[in-house]
Parts: sequence; C-alpha cells; structure tokens
Amino acid sequence: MKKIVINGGKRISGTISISGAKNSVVALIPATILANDIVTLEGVPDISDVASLVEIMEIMGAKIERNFEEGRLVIDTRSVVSRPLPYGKINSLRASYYFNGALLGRFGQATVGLPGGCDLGPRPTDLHDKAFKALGARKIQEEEAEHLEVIGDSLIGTTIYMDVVSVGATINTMLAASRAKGVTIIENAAREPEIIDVATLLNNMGAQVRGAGTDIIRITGTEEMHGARHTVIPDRIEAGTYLALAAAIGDGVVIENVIYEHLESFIAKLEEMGVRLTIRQDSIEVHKSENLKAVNITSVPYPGFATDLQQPITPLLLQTKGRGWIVDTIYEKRVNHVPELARMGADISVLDDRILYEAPNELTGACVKATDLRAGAALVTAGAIAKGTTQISNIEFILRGYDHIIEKLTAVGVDIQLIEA
Ligand SMILES: CC(=O)N[C@H]1[C@@H](OP(=O)(O)OP(=O)(O)OC[C@H]2O[C@@H](n3ccc(=O)[nH]c3=O)[C@H](O)[C@@H]2O)O[C@H](CO)[C@@H](O)[C@@H]1O
Ligand SMILES: C=C(OP(=O)(O)O)C(=O)O
Repeated sequence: MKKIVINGGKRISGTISISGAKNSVVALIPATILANDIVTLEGVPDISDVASLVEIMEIMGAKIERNFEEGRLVIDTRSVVSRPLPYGKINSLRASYYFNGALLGRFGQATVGLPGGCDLGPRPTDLHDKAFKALGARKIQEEEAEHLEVIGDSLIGTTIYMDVVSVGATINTMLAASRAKGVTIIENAAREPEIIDVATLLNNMGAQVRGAGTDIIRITGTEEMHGARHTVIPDRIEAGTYLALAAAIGDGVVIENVIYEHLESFIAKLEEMGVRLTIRQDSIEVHKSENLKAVNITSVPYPGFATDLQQPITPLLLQTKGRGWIVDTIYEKRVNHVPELARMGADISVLDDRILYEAPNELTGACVKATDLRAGAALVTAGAIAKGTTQISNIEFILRGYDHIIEKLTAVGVDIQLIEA
C-alpha cells in the first residue's frame, strides 16, 4: 500500500506547471469513439483516471499509442466494438458514464457497468437517463450495468431541459446527440470550461455543436465524424489547489499554464482574503501573503466557486484570521476532509451540511486518510503547512487526478515522498 509522507512547515518558492484538465480529458477520451478514425489528444495528464480509460478503450478494441512523457494519446477507434463493459475497471471512476453517450451515438447501443468515482454523497444519473430517453433510447437495468438501445432506426434530435445544471448530463447528451438525426437543444446546460473543451473536439471531429459555454447548446447531428487533433485545456482545479498552497506557505510561487478566466471566482476569493497576486497572460504569481482574512464560500455551478475547489482551499482558510463557513450546494455531503483536518488540530466542524471554522489554526502532522480525491488534495496542502510529519493513506484517490504531484511539489520545496508502507 502506498502512502504520502510530508515533513511540513517549510516555506516554498518556484514554479509549478499545470497539466491538462482531468474533468475534460475523461470525457474527451470516450468522445473519440464517435469518430471511427484516429484522434490525437495532446496535453493529456498522467493520472490514473486516464490509465483506467485507456484500459477500457483497449478492451473495446481501440488501438492506443500513449506517450505520457509528452502528454500525448493517439487513439484509433476504427476497430472499436460495442461490447458489454462490466463492473470492475468501469467502477473505478465516474467518467465511465460517458461511454453511454459515445457508444449510443456511434452504435445505437451500449452496455456499461454502473459508474463509480469519489463518494461525495448521492450522485444520481436521472438526467442522463432523461436525455437518452428523449433522444429515443430505452434503458434496461441489469444487475451491475445498464443497457441502452435505440428504439427506432436512430437517435432523433429533440429539446431537453435539464432540471438541474449537470456537467455529466450535458456532456453525455452532447456526445449522443452529435450522431442523432436532426437538431438537439439542451436547455439549462452546464457552462463549465470542460464542456467547451468537449464541444471543441466534437466540432473538430465534424460535429456541429453551437453555444457550449452558455446555458443553451444546439447540436445538429451528423452521420459521419472523423479524426482530429486536440489539446486539452489546463486543469483549473489543479491550478486552484496549488494557488491555495502557495498563498498559505509561499515566498513567491508562479503557477503557469493557467487560463485566468477559468479561475475568476476562485481568484476573487483569494483576493477577498488578502492574497497578493500578479496575473499574467498564462501564469499567476502568488506573492508572500500575510494577515489573511477569513471568508465564507458557497460552491455553485460555473462560473461560481467550483465544488472541486472547496476542499483544497480549506487548509488555507485555516491560516486566516476570523470565523467562516463553507456550503457546498452541488454535493452537500462533500465534507469528509473535515474530521481529518480536525485530527491535525484544526478548529473545524460540520453542522447541518455547513462547514464551520475558526482561524488561525496551528496544524500539526498526523496520520490521516484521503477519503476522496479533493479531500486528499486538502490533506496534502494541510500536511505541507503543518509542523511535523503527516502520513496520508488511501492516496490512490489523489493519483486519480493530480499529475506528478510528488515531483511538482518537491520542485518548489515541499518535503514530500511517496512510500510503500
Ligand atoms: C455543476 C457542477 O459543479 N458539477 C461538478 C460535478 O460534476 P458531475 O458531473 O459529477 O456532477 P453534475 O454536474 O452532473 O451534478 C451537479 C448536480 O446535479 C445533480 N444531478 C446530476 C446528474 C443527474 O442526473 N441528476 C442530478 O440530480 C448532482 O447530484 C449534483 O448535485 O462534480 C464534478 C466532480 O467533482 C465537478 O468537476 C463538476 O464541476
Ligand atoms: C470528484 C471528482 O471526480 P469524479 O467525479 O471523477 O469522482 C473531482 O474531480 O473532484
């Protein structure tokens, strides 16, 4: 079993370069199935979610050349067949549900094991079902998988209103509708940058997706799609994680390969706290920041404060002065980092789905458990801030989404190691 060990309490400085976005690439890889051709993805992060998706794609018959050093995947989907994708690998990540939209679009049928991903409380998929049904597919629930099949000759475009803003359901609908007959309109669509990234790839593959990034997306289905080359956008969540770390213990840290506009609500909170930043074309410099103020955070759909960043920013909040709270309106049970931070000496608790904290806190190293991906990122940050040694177990969650985290943090002066325990 692997663990991360951090000897914390040291100041950091230098440059961290951000990798391609996990929450984009996990949709881009299944999207390549729609092409029946060769698609090259650049800027692919070396994370275990990508490794799992590559394995699943190979089981389906895709031929994949991977060069993780250069961040490139060349995916040939010409010999992909729609075979049942069982539980197991599929269940190791959430994004396996994008195979439903992609396989349904290309083959008119899909049998995919139930999705997994981090335990953030209930993670329903009723809106995905609603969209597939509206497009003319029926679902047969099997024991550990679901089977989808087109009822008539093909999927038929229609108007779909999303009752809740959902990244997953918006992307899955775009995937299936790209190969449907006629026009599909998604109303109340999610507006995350990852949705624009997926739409860009689909359009480069010959689809006609218009309006991605707004809450109305219009997809004109096409019979044929083809190969393309695409560079994944930078990971705004990885960037936010390291910006928060730099604000807590940095003596000048540059986070490069970022798109500032994707991080506006996060940066606004850092500025409200008093963090000193210089924003450049594609990098953000975090200066040594002192006397930070406690702030309140409410996570909401983009362009609001991202749910994925509420856990990674928590250790920084603990270094401010005052009282504050966090409410996650997307996943209200996303609070598993709280008891672990309390074990490190934080004055933090959960009351009625609201995280309450009082700062400043002197954190001390402890043995803690990463219960999910972003809780794990929060513990890495807390471990780097804390005095003494922190041992983090369950780190496979962290490796789902952070490319070369040990190397990147070592380079700026964090005393961090991966050990076999
Ligand atoms: C809007 C939002 O911030 N989405 C985040 C969500 O995406 P993810 O794709 O996991 O979740 P969705 O965006 O689909 O879900 C948003 C909300 O809609 C609800 N829902 C979703 C699908 C459905 O069929 N029915 C339903 O009720 C969910 O319970 C949740 O409360 O988690 C990802 C991983 O942490 C983040 O990267 C996304 O930014
Ligand atoms: C929880 C996350 O991912 P997933 O939806 O894949 O579990 C995340 O990226 O923070």
